[in-house]
Amino acid sequence: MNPQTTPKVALITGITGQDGSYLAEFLLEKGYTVHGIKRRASSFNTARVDHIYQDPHVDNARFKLHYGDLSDSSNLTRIIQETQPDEIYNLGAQSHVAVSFESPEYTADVDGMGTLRMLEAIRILGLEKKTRFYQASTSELYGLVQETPQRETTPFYPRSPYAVAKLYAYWICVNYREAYGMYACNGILFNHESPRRGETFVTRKITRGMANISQGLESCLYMGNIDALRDWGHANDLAQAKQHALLKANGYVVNVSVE
Ligand SMILES: C[C@H]1O[C@H](OP(=O)(O)OP(=O)(O)OC[C@H]2O[C@@H](n3cnc4c(=O)[nH]c(N)nc43)[C@H](O)[C@@H]2O)[C@@H](O)[C@@H](O)C1=O
Repeated sequence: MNPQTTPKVALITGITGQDGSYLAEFLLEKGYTVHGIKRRASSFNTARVDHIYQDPHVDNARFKLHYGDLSDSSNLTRIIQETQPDEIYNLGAQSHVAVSFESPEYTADVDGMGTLRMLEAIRILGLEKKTRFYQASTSELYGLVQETPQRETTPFYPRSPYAVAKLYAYWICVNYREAYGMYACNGILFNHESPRRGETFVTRKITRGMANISQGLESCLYMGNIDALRDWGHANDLAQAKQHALLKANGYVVNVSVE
């Protein structure tokens, strides 16, 4: 086959999440073959990607889901070996800041060590020169902000187990780039929302609460810190930013926000 017509192959961790689902749509539209890693659950957990699901028995299926977990290195290594991705987007995470205080060790394992496991798998399989790696870094790294606005050079000051785990992931990505010459980049994304946002995050908590109150199902909505300020990007726009960062940022770090 003419190499120019061979579709690029992407592997996405966290494909069943808000960001993974938008990125999968975006890459499929661009002609990629998209593989995603989903965790096993006894109830259905693929609602955000069901509309793009293709039965693997169909000829030329370009979308495939694999069971896996960021805490399982042999599983990750096997999936990367089987799929031979040109691009990996590491979006899988225990993504909830408040929950990270209740499950700090799990958060460190999945968000921090999980990133190391992916990078090690690429290295062990000898794919350093083929596979580009995008790490979902986060504005939570800035935590107690040291300057406003924040830039790529602003010092980090993480303020939650989630942010500390993501700090490890950020630096191990930098380290693998410098130590092994891998193409690994960090996209520092600020807050982003969509109708696919998880229902325990504040936007969906408010919209669900309002809907329930209007239906007479609840009488009151309890909020946490109502003085917090956040950027408000759309997750679909940021899907494009991720691919742009991976292809154009030459392996470095980019801040992405709408403000
Ligand atoms: C802020 C947040 O922003 C983005 O995430 P999102 O799309 O907005 O958040 P979400 O909760 O909708 O998706 C998280 C996904 O992740 C999966 N997930 C968890 N644990 C493992 C796990 O252990 N293995 C795999 N394969 N997937 C996992 C989990 O099943 C789900 O599909 C990322 O940058 C994210 O990195 C981030 O931190």
